[in-house]
Amino acid sequence: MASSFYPEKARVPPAVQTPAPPITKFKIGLCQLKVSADKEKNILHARTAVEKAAEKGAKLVVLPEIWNSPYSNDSFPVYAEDIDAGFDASPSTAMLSDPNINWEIHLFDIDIPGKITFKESMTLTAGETPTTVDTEVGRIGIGICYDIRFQELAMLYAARGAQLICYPGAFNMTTGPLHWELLQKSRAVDNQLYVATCSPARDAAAGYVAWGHSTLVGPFGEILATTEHDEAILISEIDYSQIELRRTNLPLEKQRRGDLYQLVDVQRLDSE
Ligand SMILES: NC(=O)CC(=O)C(=O)O
Repeated sequence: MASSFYPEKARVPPAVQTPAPPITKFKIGLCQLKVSADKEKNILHARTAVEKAAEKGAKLVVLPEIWNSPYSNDSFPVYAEDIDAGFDASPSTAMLSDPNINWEIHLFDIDIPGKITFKESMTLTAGETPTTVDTEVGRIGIGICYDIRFQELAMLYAARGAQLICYPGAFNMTTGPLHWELLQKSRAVDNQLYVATCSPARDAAAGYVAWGHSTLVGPFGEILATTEHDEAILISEIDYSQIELRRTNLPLEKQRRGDLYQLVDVQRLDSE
């Protein structure tokens, strides 16, 4: 009987083979920052942290989710910036100078009575575009916080050739202890790539208390760097040869059953 096992058909369109980036071994900085109600102070604080991480050799620096504003539905509209109106109207964007702006694709609406109720959909609009950016240090997939729960997005980034997925994120005291590390390791192991997360530092007096624990996970699920909940600048090394090694050790890509299930990248399909 003819085999219906076509692993190359497990991704539609097929996976992209990315050329090696100019730099394949480098230091990453994860800046777990305290965020206050003072926006100007937050911007200065973030700038100083980026500079410190760069001084320590980081070629890529990750800031927390919502690093310029308290994490609350009351604050989001007040601290929001009109990026299209130029740098005067968007000081946070100006500080980052030439950023690829990325919006959370999946909005965080949670209701665990007595523990946590939060509805980002009250004030935020979901992003529409999965985003990868090509940099000197490789192709990077971007997800924001809640996006880490959606394996399909990470699979899609892996199929687009991402070597690293960065998730700025502010998990909370209910889900953080159980899910934060688990999700990071899962995304890394399932896709055999690096996962970096960066949280705000914990402020126990805030309305929304962040879990902290910014982390770098390697393609075998190994934790390469992590921290507790206080402010910290983590510097750790990424070496893309580890991705190749792990994909050779465990060739999941070649073992996928395209005849039984498929990942469809709707955006790529539409543009081809
Ligand atoms: N804050 C988030 O967006 C997500 C989160 O805390 C969770 O998924 O749990």
